[in-house]
Amino acid sequence: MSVDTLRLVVSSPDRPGIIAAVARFLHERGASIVELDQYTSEPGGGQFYLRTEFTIAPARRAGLAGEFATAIGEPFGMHWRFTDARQVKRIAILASRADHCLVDLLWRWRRGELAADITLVASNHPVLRDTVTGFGVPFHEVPVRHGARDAAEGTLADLLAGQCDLIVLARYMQILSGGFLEKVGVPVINIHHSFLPAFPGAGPYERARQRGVKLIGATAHYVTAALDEGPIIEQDVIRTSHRDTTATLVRLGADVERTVLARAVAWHCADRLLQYDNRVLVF
Ligand SMILES: Nc1nc2c(c(=O)[nH]1)N[C@@H](CN(C=O)c1ccc(C(=O)N[C@@H](CCC(=O)O)C(=O)O)cc1)CN2
Repeated sequence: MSVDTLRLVVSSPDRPGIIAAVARFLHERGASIVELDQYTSEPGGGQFYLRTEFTIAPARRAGLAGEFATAIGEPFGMHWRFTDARQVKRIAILASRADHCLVDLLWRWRRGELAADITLVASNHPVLRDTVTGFGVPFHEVPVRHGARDAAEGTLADLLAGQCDLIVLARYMQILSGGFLEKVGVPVINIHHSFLPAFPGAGPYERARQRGVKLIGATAHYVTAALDEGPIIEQDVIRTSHRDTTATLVRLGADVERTVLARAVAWHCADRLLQYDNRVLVF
């Protein structure tokens, strides 16, 4: 029998019986729960979060969302969304000159390891054009000229409109305005090349070397108007020593950056990330 795989993500004020109510609702419609994870910020109070993935016969899907709203969502004061695992998210990637994070995502996508559709790549430099078109992905150069940032952001926003469900900054080295983020209206994930909150901003590897750190790292986070202060999705580190030059740190860090970004993007595309306050739950 063919089945559809759906995901349900829920947040609500915590109270007893939420999991039972959701499970019963799905069971009554012949659904089979494949995964279910939940978190309560303060047991007995606070916020309740749940993510479940389930299979259901196509014929039983009709009216599911409306029935859930009436039976569960509204009575429990929930925010919720249903997504279909087959409807992959469209990703637009922004990059500048560095290619390691960009190529890593393109390579994983071409191998079928990234359940998403990369619809376009835009860069403020031309250097990555041949690399991107070699993967069969449209490339758009949108230069950011000194004193003309607003114009560049306008061009970029127009290019991205309706083309993506997620924007990934793969070492894109331009700070985006709050107005741009509001205009594009989709989540933006950035890979910062340090273990935040250490070394935000430009040139973290040089500053790490000057500080004599024994670990360097990378941080994938949702982008907000405040540079490198968005909710952290994933991080990782690698050991370094006094023998490592800045060039060595850049090379060592590149492997950490691309694996951290790939995990964050894959989790977002699988609806495994829930934001609350300035934090991210990873289910
Ligand atoms: N609103 C946001 N925009 C961007 C973020 C963010 O968190 N919020 N992350 C950056 C990426 N980034 C670090 O990860 C970063 C990029 C650029 C700079 C910077 O100082 N850029 C200079 C120009 C540098 C250049 O032209 O080479 C600038 O914009 O004046 C710091 C950190 C991406 N955008």
